[in-house]
Amino acid sequence: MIVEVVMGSSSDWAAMGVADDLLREFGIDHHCHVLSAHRMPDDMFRFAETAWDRGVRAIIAGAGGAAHLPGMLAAKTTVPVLGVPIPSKHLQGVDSLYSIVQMPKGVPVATFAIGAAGAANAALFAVAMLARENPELHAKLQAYRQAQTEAARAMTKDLQ
Ligand SMILES: Nc1c(C(=O)O)ncn1[C@@H]1O[C@H](COP(=O)(O)O)[C@@H](O)[C@H]1O
Repeated sequence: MIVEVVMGSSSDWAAMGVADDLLREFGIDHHCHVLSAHRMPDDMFRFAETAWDRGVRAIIAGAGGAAHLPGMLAAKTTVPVLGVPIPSKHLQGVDSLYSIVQMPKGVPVATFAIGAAGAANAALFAVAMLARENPELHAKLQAYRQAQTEAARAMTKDLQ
């Protein structure tokens, strides 16, 4: 897989499924699965340790609450990790955001917005990373942006 999409629990799918949809729309070879630093530490280590040699170009990792998954993956691989804070029940995902974004210097996780918007942007960011070497993908990304601009321009008529 060129992009791996991982999440701490199947309960994260409401947000993370949006990343899956977008990667599918752009035709990116990817795989979505549950992987938890807390509940499956050995699996998580194995996954991270082999990621580079498996040719993975980006890992999109979603987690909620004490969201250690993205950071622990980043600690174990040099493949870029894109972290998505999942909305949590009691703290609405602010806990997830802080857990993911406040990495110590030297172990970066690119951190996105809380929830589905963050998952979408992580997928689009991965597409942008891949587009430099893939002109067809770049054209698709530009078309996506253009369609978004046209949709936004058309919104004014809804204001009555
Ligand atoms: N943050 C983590 C990790 C981790 O970081 O390893 N593993 C699971 N979780 C999170 O726990 C929340 C509740 O999970 P359950 O709904 O399964 O109880 C989920 O948002 C998941 O990402």
